[in-house]
Formats: sequence, C-alpha cells, structure tokens
Amino acid sequence: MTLQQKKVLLFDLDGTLVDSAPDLAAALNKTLADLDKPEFSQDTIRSWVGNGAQTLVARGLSGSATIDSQLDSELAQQAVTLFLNHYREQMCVETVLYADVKEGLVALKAAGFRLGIITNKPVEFIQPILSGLGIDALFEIIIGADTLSEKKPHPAQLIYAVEQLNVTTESCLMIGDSKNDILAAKAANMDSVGLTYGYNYGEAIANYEPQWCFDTFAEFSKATLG
Ligand SMILES: O=C(O)COP(=O)(O)O
Ligand SMILES: [Mg+2]
Repeated sequence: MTLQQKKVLLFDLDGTLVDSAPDLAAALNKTLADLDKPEFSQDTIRSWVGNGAQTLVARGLSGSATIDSQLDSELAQQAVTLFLNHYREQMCVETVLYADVKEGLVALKAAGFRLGIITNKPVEFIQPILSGLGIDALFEIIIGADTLSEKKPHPAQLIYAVEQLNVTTESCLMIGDSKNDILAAKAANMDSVGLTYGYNYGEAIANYEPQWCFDTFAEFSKATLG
C-alpha cells in the first residue's frame, strides 16, 4: 500500500511531533541535583529519551544509556517520583513543535486521514502538552506508556489502536523517530515511517528499515498528501 492509500496515521510524540528534550533534561537534572548526583548536557539526555520516564531516570542515575545492573531499586524509585514532580511543573516550558508539524497535521486531517498518538510518555503529560501546543483537538486516539501494561518496542499499543479504531493493520502507518517505533510497527506487521531529526540514541533510523524515511515533517506530509 502506498503512503497516500493509508487511512490512519499513528504518530509517536517525543522527537517526532515535539522537541521535548529541553524540559525532560531540566527535570532530570533537577532530580539528579536533589540526589547529589552528576548532571548531564541536554544533548546527552536527548540520546537517552525513548523508553519512558523510568528508563530515562535509570539512565540518568547510571550516567549511561546502559543501565547500571547494580542500580539500587529504592533509589531508582525515589528518583522517578522526584522526576515526575519536576516534570509536572515544567512539561511544556521549552518544549516546541518541530517545524511544519501543526500545518501538516491539519492538512492531513482535512484530507481525511484519521490521526492518533502512540507514545512511551506517561499518559498524564500527553494532553497538557498537546493542548499547550494547540494540537490537542486533532487526535482520535491517544495511547501512552501506562495505557496498557506494555509499551513500544512491544506491539501492544499499536494492536490496541487497530482494534479501537476498527481498521485493518495494513491501512495504518506508524510514524516515529526511534527504533522503538519501527520495531513495534514491525512486530505489529504495520508499515512505518522513520523521521531522521528526532532522538534515536545517536543512531540512524534507516538502520531499522522503516518502509519510508523523511528528513522533515513537511516532506512526510507532502508525500502522504500526494
Ligand atoms: O518519553 C519517552 O521516553 C519517549 O516518548 P515517545 O515514545 O513519544 O518518543
Ligand atoms: Mg520518539
């Protein structure tokens, strides 16, 4: 099926629609400072985003994308609570939409595509960020990290979207910046688009072989509108 023939567009959030790394980094660094742990640059933290809040915090405490196997689980839990409190206070201060996202989404919806969000971000943050950036009314379905018991790269969120929207998997497209999006799509047997400008642990998204790759949101929406 071609891009133009798809009916449902399922978007990842962080690194795809919004550059949320500055606020995530600020909240993580405040958490690390609370615990007298070293802080990290925004670029380093950007390369740790993608597997949800718990993993981001564990990476911060480990000082590495690879989580320290000796990490104290009580400390990790305390740090997650601190992080969520800091992020709640600053989830949409420096967070911005990537170029041409709003215009592209509006045009795609007007052209008849059904739009959804599938993110590894905790549910409580999704709606406030979408409304803060003026795109909350565009989505028919929003699935976050804690909507189900599994999150990307597990395919459960994608399969659930297909069921809830009562459509075929073939008619859906997953659009994301991270290998987690592409791997989840492949596991759900769904086509995917990789966007090269987001966060993918410093790796090229093309390595994960999505069906299509685009360097900008405008190029994606133009190709999909046909
Ligand atoms: O918050 C994260 O870890 C990633 O969120 P995403 O799935 O929207 O990229
Ligand atoms: Mg992402």
